[in-house]
Amino acid sequence: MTRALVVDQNVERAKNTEFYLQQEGYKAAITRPGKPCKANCDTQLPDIIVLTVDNWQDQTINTLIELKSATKTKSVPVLVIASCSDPQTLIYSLDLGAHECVLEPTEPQVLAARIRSVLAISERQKKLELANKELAQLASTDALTHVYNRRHFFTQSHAEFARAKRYNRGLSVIMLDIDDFKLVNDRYGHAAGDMALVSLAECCRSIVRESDIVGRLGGEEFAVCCPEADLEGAKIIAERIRGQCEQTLLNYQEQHFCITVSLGVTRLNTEDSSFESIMQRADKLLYSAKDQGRNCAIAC
Ligand SMILES: Nc1nc2c(ncn2[C@@H]2O[C@H](COP(=O)(O)OP(=O)(O)OP(=O)(O)O)[C@@H](O)[C@H]2O)c(=O)[nH]1
Repeated sequence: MTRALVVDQNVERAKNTEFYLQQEGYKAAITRPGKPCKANCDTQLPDIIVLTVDNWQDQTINTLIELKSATKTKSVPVLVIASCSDPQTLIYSLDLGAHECVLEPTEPQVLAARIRSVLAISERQKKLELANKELAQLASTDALTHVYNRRHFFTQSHAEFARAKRYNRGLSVIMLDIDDFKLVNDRYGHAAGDMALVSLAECCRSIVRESDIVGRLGGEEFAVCCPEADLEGAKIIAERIRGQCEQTLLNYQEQHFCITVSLGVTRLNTEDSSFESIMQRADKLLYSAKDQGRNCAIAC
C-alpha cells in the first residue's frame, strides 16, 4: 500500500487531507512540519509527502528545504498544498524541488489526481535510475567473468596512478595469463575454458583487497592494480593467486582438470610517467615467466 505522509501545522486541515487520502486507498499518516516530520521520515520513509505551506516566508517552507537536502528524503516526491493565494509560494515551492504544487482550495479529486501523477513520474524516475545503474555496471564489467573490462580497468587504474604520483604513494600491478590455455580449450572444450576463466577471476577477487582493481584485459589475460601496495606485498598476492590456481580442481561435465598461471609483478617507479609504462613492464615480466617454464611469478 502506498504510504502518504501529511505534513501540516493545522491539525484539523491535516485530518481532512488524511481522510481524503485514505478514501483514495493510501496508507496516510499525519505529522507536523520541522522536527516531527524529520523524525517520522527517519522511522518509516513515505512514498509521497503532502506538505501544506502556509506562506513562502514562514517556517513551513523550511521543512521543504530540509526534506530536499537530506540524503534520505531528497528523492521522496513532495506535493505542496499552498494555503495562501500568493503565487510566490507556488513558485518558491517548485523552485525548491517540490514535484507538484496545488493552490487551496483544491477539490479532493484534483488533489488525488495530482498525487497519482506525482507518484507515476516518481516511479518512472526510479526505474530510469535503476536502468542507468545497471547500464553503467554492464558497461564496466566483463560479461563472462564479472570483473572489470579492459576499458574500466584502465580508467580506474589511471585515477589510482595519478593519486599515487600526486601523494607519493605505493602502487603495484600484477599481470597474469593462463598457461597453455589453448590446450584447455582444445582438450576440454570452449565451455570448460570459459569455466576456467570464471574460476580464475573468482580466485583473484577472493585473494586481493576490496580496494584492488581486477580486470580482464582480453582472452585469458587479467591484471590486478593494487593501490598502496609495495613490491613485496604484490609478490605475496601474486604467489597466492598462483598457488590457489594450481590447487583448484576444476570440474566440467565430469572432466577434471587444473590450470596454472604465469604472472608479471611490478611497482610504480619514480621514472614512470604513465600507467601504461608500468603495464608494459608487467607484460615483459609476464613473458619472462612464460619463458622460464610458466606457473611462476617474476617480480621486478
Ligand atoms: N574458452 C575461452 N577461450 C578463450 C577466450 N578468449 C580467448 N580464448 C582462447 O585463449 C587461447 C589463448 O591461446 P594462446 O594465446 O596461444 O596462449 P596459451 O595457449 O595460453 O599459451 P601461453 O599463454 O603461451 O601459455 C586461444 O585458444 C583463445 O581461443 C574466451 O573467452 N573463452
